Amino acid sequence: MRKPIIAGNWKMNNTVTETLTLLKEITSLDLDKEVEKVVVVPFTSAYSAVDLLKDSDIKVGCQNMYYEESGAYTGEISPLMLNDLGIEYVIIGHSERREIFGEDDNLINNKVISALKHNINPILCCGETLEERENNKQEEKVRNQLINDLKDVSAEDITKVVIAYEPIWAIGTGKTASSNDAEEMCKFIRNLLKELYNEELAEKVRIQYGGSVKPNNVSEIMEKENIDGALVGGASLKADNYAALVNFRR
Ligand SMILES: O=C(CO)COP(=O)(O)O
Repeated sequence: MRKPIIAGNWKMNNTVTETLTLLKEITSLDLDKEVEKVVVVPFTSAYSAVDLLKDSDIKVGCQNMYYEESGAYTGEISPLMLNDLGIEYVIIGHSERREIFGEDDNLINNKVISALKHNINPILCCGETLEERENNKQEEKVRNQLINDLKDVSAEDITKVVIAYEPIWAIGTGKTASSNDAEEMCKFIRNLLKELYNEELAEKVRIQYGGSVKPNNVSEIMEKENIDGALVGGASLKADNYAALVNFRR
C-alpha cells in the first residue's frame, strides 16, 4: 500500500559532467517501475539532472534548503529556487548537517514547514549516535527529534513527509543496523506518528532506513513491515549498484 522509495543521497560528490555520465548510465538500465526512484544531487547538478531525467520516472531531490523565500542569506538556496527547477524532494536534517553544520531542531522544523508550503516533499532524517545507542537512548533521541522537527506539521501534510531513520554509527561505516534493529526503530517511529496524528495517517507515512545500505543487504531490509525505502549514500554513486538497490525485489 505504501509505495517503496529508494533515494540515492549523492552528498558532496559529482560535478555536472560526472552527474550527466552517471545519470545516462542509470537511465540505460532496467529499473523497477513500481518503485519510486529519487536521486538527491548537489545544487550545482540539479538543473542538469532535472533536464536529463525529464522523460524518465526518476525524480530529483536536493540535499538541503533554507526556509526563507529570498533575502540576505549569503550562500543559501531557497524553496522558490528549488520549485523553479522542478525539484520534488529535499533532504532535511541529515545528521551531517546537524553534526558538521550545527543545525538544530528549530531550524530543521522551519525548513520542513517551508518545504511543505512550497510543495517540496521533505525527507526528514533522524537517528542516534553510537554513544546514545550504547546507553539505550535511541528511542528517546529519535522521539525528541521528531516531536520538535514535526512541530506544526498538519495532518494534511504529514503524509507528504518521508522519514529517514539513519543511525549515525551506521553511516558510511559499512556497519549496518541489523534488519531487526532497523525495523524496531522504524516501528517505533510509526507508533510515534500514531500518537502525534492518528493510526490512519501513520500507516500512510513512508519510513526509510539509511546507513550502509548496499545491493547485498537491501532486500532483507526492505522486507520489513515498517521499512518502506532506503536512503543510500555510497552505494548510490555507481549505476549498477543504484539499479540493484531499486530492483531489490528481483
Ligand atoms: O547518510 C546516508 C544517506 O543519507 C547513508 O550513507 P551510506 O549509505 O554511505 O552509509
